[in-house]
Amino acid sequence: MTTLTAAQALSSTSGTSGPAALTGRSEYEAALRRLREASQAYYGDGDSAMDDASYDRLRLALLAWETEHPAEVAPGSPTALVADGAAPAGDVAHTTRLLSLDNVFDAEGLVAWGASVERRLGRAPAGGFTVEPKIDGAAVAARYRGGRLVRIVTRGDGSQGEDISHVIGQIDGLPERLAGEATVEVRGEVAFTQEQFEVANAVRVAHGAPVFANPRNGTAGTLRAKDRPYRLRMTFWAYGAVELEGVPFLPAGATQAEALAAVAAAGVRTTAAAGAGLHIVDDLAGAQQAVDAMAAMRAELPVGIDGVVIKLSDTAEQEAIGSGTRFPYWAIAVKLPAVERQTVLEDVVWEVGRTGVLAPTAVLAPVEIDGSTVTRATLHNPADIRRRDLHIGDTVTVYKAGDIIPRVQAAVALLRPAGAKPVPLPEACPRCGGEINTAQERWRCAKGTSCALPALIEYAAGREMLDIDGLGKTYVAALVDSGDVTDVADLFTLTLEQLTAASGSSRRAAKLAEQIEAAKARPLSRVFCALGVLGTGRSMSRRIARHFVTMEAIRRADAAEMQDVEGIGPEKAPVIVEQVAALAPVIDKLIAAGVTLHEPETSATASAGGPLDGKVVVVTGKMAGPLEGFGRTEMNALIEKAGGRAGSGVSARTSVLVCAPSASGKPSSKAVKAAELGVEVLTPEAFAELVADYLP
Ligand SMILES: NC(=O)c1ccc[n+]([C@@H]2O[C@H](COP(=O)([O-])OP(=O)(O)OC[C@H]3O[C@@H](n4cnc5c(N)ncnc54)[C@H](O)[C@@H]3O)[C@@H](O)[C@H]2O)c1
Ligand SMILES: [Zn+2]
Repeated sequence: MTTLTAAQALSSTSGTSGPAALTGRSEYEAALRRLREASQAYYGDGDSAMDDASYDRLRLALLAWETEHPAEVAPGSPTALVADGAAPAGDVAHTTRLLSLDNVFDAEGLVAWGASVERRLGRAPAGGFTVEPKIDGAAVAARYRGGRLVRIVTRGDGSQGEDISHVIGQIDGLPERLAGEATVEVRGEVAFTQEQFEVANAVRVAHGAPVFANPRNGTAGTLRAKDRPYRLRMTFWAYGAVELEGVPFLPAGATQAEALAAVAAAGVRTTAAAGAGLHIVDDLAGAQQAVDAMAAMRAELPVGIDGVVIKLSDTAEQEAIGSGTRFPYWAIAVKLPAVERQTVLEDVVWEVGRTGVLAPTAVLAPVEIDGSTVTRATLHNPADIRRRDLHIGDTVTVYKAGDIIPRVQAAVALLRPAGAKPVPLPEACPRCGGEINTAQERWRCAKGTSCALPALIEYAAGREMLDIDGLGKTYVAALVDSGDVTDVADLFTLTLEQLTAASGSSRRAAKLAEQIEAAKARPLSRVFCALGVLGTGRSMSRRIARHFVTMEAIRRADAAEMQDVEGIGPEKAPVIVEQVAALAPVIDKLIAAGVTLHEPETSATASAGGPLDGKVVVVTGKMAGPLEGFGRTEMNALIEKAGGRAGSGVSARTSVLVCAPSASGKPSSKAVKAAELGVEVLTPEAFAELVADYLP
């Protein structure tokens, strides 16, 4: 029934919370109850007490137990049913059953599926595989008669679905008329694109309705809603076509890709047009490559995907293999890590931005999402916090994908602790204690820019930054009050008259002018630090300046490149990039004033002329040989000593990848990327030889 062993089931979702292996019948039954409860809530009003990752883990534990105790499987166990038997069935019979998909979570799982295919077919499949994105929405069947869209039906329990024809005309990619007169049922996924989701939530808010917890919940609710005073646009992507009323549609023997092409030619959007492409591959190694490629594109796609689907290309082979009660045996979904998890909102802190805007940040109980631990997430503004009805102590859904800054979507009302209080809003400016201007949705300090300015200028003039010795608190206050200094760059264009007015003496003014002139020659690390970019103190500014060498290079860096700087992770990188972009006018003024925006080579511990001079080195896997036991910190220090820079991800800028051959013989994803980009790959032993002079 399943291609998973118990051990695989429990190891494959590492990083997600949930039960460990079920140890006995009563645990099994308790887990069954929890699963049923969650799925009923999920397919009912969508407000489940479990996030998908935890739910999937619970399901896997159940499956693993059932696989090992086939005689004790509960009658009607949800694990064998489409939608776990919890979706409303409706009264429209499907033409042929509309099934779910079996899941695997990694390359090993895909190989195991390949073995099950060969076993069922009695030989290796000859027609190859088709690889499509797995759109994260709701499955529907759309029936066209004579080229006209006549009915849309939900998946339901797989045999019967609900008639949702009231949404005809609301779905992009599913036209009311086809290009020709075809009679056919197209099957596919309806979802909000990211853009449609933003619009949908804005419309909801305008109508006083709560925002959707996520695009998939929103889609399911919108498809079933009949009496809303507003309509929301969604999008359809077909992944198959079946014959309707005996009228032939596809040529005999059409492959999966040909079927999709025929659907597209008729005017319906298919999964091939979801931005991730459609790959036709000979074998599972090729399929795995396509999976990796789609996974890498995930954050940029116009619609959310939660996996990649691999199907036998040849329809005769599909038929030969057939289907189970829940899913076809000829297709498999490789699930991608969840981009949405539930965690607890512990606090909300307020920071005052450069322009005086009060920005709330959610402090969260640490949770792993999409490969990194998230502890903070953005919130928009007070009105938005109230709209989402967030309370301190709420369990909230948090969304993060790729480089996107994590954001809080919604509270799970079901899990609100008794006595929880709505998130408190500030009554005074958290920085200067002054009045708050609440006229707009984004609250600001009534002092605006000047709330932050005196502190920022004093900081910039400090010893470790621009080192303008005579510029103390009183003069700074005078310069800010007179409006002569509106940002750090203005310091460099002050006239003697302005300085005299501020300091009260032409002699002091001349001295200040001299110091300001000298400050123009400070190295980039200090000037950058003086800009006061959040999260970049002195040592971080030094690392950034050494890494990029010029201000131009810092400005050009995207979030991925920013992460190459030691100590900057996926949470911080986009924030820094965004702030640097916002500082563009100030940086332009610095350039115009002739300030040094360059980092001299001398400051680094790096030895010029070392074997890694100018090279970016990425390290992965366990070190061996002379480097045995070297952790990340030791390796980074070694690389810097030998003149190189340590990077975190393999990119076109990487010069060398140090990589131990994996125990399983399967290359790591970094090694694959390096091979694709033509980056030099060295074993730890070869690398140790290269930097032998620098080994401790
Ligand atoms: N949080 C909860 O309490 C809770 C409860 C129940 C279910 N769930 C979640 O719902 C999901 C299970 O739902 P499911 O049965 O729809 O399975 P699924 O979402 O894992 O996959 C099956 C579906 O994928 C869709 N699909 C998208 N792209 C496709 C493509 N290119 N080709 C073929 N099919 C494609 C089809 O609609 C198909 O029915 C799980 O992710 C689970 O976590 C969560
Ligand atoms: Zn203030």
